[in-house]
Amino acid sequence: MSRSCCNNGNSARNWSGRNRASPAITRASTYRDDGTVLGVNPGEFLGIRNMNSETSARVHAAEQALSDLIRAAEAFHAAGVGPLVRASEAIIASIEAGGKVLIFGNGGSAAEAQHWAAELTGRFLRERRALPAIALTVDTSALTAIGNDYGFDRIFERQVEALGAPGDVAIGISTSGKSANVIRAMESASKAGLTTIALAGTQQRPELACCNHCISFPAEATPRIQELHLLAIHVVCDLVEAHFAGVEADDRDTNGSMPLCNAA
Ligand SMILES: O=C(CO)[C@@H](O)[C@H](O)[C@H](O)[C@H](O)COP(=O)(O)O
Ligand SMILES: [Zn+2]
Repeated sequence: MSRSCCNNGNSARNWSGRNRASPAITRASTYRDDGTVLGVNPGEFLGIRNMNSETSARVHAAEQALSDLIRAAEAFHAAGVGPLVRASEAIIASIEAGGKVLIFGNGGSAAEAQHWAAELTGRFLRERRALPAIALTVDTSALTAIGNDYGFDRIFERQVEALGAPGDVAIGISTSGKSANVIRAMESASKAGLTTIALAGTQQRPELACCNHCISFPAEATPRIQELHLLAIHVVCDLVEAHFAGVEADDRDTNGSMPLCNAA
């Protein structure tokens, strides 16, 4: 898109050009899409006419968030995708054997638990059979009753006791790795013979660290960890779904798109 047709810096970006790779994030406010150096107004590239100090601080904060995420994703990539593949194989094995997946977390991680369960029961990108997954964050009657009668620390544990069976998979998501309700549920799941998968950040309590699959993500800030969790969830969904769709995970066209993509 030509810059002249739009004042919005977002739509002026050419993602296939020089601003695509991570080092360009720091240069984004210095170069035009064609690579020529911007002149007087450092906000020109972003479509910002008056770059006062407050706006400049916003630009800095936004660029910092993007570069932090890219750096963390690169570090996770460099450490290898083995944990994601092993987690997906544990989920596949459980479902193949008639098991189900229970997923839980707090706040943004509650949203991801629901997101993940929805992609298994509905679909991610391909047609295949419905896969059994339950987010333990959605039943407000159970959450309030258990929280009120037994305490907030037991809201997931009690549901795992009620719904979990040996061979099922329990997935606890915690960016701090120390939320008591997630830890208690994982301990209970482990005792009951469920396979346990934890998504954490750089740190986690020993109870989470000794899950069957404890996947750590190399970021410090909660939102960056959450963003990496979402990436991991999508990758695992892709691998699980590929199995049940009878399609190999790498069976994509040369553009990297999926064989079937949200078609009605
Ligand atoms: O989404 C966010 C922050 O990005 C918050 O809602 C966040 O999820 C909440 O503070 C959670 O209580 C954090 O719990 P945890 O990830 O440490 O287990
Ligand atoms: Zn959040």
